[in-house]
Amino acid sequence: MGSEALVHVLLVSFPGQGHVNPLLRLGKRLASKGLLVTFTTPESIGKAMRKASNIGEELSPVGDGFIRFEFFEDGWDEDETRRQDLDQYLPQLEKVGKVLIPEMIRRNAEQGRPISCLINNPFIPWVSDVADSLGLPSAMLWVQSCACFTSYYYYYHGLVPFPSETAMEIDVQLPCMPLLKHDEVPSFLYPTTPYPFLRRAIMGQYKNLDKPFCILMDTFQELEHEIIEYMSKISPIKTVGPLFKNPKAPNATVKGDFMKADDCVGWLDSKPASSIVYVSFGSVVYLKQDQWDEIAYGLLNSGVNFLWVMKPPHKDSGYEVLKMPEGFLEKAGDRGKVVQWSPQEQVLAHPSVACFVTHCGWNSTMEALTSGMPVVAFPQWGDQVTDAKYLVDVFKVGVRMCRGEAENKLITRDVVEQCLREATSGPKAEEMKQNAKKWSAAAEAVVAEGGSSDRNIQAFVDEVKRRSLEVLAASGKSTANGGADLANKVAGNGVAELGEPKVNGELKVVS
Ligand SMILES: O=c1cc(-c2ccc(O)cc2)oc2cc(O[C@@H]3O[C@H](CO)[C@@H](O)[C@H](O)[C@H]3O)cc(O)c12
Ligand SMILES: O=c1ccn([C@@H]2O[C@H](COP(=O)(O)OP(=O)(O)O)[C@@H](O)[C@H]2O)c(=O)[nH]1
Repeated sequence: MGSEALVHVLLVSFPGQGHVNPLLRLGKRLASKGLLVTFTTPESIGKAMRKASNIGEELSPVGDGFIRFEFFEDGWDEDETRRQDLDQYLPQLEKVGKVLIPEMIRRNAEQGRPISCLINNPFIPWVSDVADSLGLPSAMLWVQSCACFTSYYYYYHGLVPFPSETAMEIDVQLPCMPLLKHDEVPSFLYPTTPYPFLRRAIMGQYKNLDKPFCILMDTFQELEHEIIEYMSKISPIKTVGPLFKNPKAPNATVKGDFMKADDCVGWLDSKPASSIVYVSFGSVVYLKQDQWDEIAYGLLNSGVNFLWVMKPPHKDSGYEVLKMPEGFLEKAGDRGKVVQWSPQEQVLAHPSVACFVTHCGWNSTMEALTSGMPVVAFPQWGDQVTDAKYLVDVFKVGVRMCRGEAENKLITRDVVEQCLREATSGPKAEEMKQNAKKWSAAAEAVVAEGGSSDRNIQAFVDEVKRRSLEVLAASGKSTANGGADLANKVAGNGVAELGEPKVNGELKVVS
């Protein structure tokens, strides 16, 4: 079957690594079920993705379908520093996206690939407005846990008291969730958060929550059973995680890394089973030098092997470039390896790795659980503090190393060493490993054919197909020229476009 005959969905991503990864993984899952998927995000990131990963101009086959990429200009110069300021960048993305995404949709229709559905991730809620204005259905991929989704939902609607300026230290009880201590609530909701722009970015999504016909989530039934059931009654959520498992297309090589991963698999291979601690704080968190030093000494003193990701800070982030303590690399010798970016999925699946010191971003959390990997939780902000609570107290696969940036406490080398020992040897380590394996097995089962996440993806694909017929029917013509009809509709009003007399005289329709 040619790709032209497939139902076509457009995925629009916020240009952050923690957003691109899950949306691209969703794209691969949808493609493997026989859809044509176009993935788009601003060209600033498109450029990095093309350089770091194997994505080209052409269509990549994935399972029964295909995935392709198109990028759009965000209207700013390549070296514009305002991209680091979300309060400026998000409105800019909205302004240009509202023009360029409809143009992209029209171009695709003209080329015989009419788009039937738009899917976005948080921070760019206007994508649903674009869909609405074109008479297209839209869906949203929530890229955090259902527990965090619920916390933000209750905050947005003012359903329970959250920490406030007058009552900073109140705990929060939400239905079907453990009591969250004041510092376990997603930290963008604290009155004192240094990132109010991230709270605004998330709340923007809630303002538009009635627009998408479906909210897909990268979590799964067993993992957050009660809260998923509860929220399903309030919101049209469908769990489709863990998205990074795709049993129908396990060999699909399309990836969305912004940086080329350093080669470290050979080094992992050379080490004994369960002997390495993997340390990474994701793509955005950046620690202070004194904390970095304590972690370095903790790693040295604990005697473990380690693979440590030390990513360079973004040039406009204002962060100082971190340094390893004097003599650290020499002392570590072949016991340790430091990289700028790792192939994390492969690392977490490697038998030499014993545990993961993580900032508890939701992608890292899902990847660890699905790989059967115990964690040492080192959350900093946002959903990370809530994820850490769940990893330690609910999923029972983790040791807690800190409570978050808001605590403003230096975690000393002794604490680091103690946590590493606890997570790698002795009864607690064994218990966590068993629990992690249980989650990994549950994750395999939900994505396998007939599992809950697989069924939800299939139901979503079926619904998109059903709605695509409606979209074509609404355009009033047969499916054969549906593409051209949509092209006209997207142009604003088809007549206006044709109404412009063309200079070359080919088309002179004046209404
Ligand atoms: O691209 C991003 C840029 C920024 C940012 C931009 C400017 C700043 O001064 C501080 C942060 O925050 C981000 C936060 C993000 O949150 C991350 O988003 C994941 C998915 O929601 C969570 O699970 C993780 O815990 C969380 O770190 C993701 C980003 O791409 C960004
Ligand atoms: O060295 C690294 C560090 C991170 N990641 C990936 O980057 C994403 C980070 O997302 P997460 O939600 O964990 O954190 P964020 O970067 O958004 O804070 C995850 O998919 C990781 O697998 C990676 O591939 N290599």
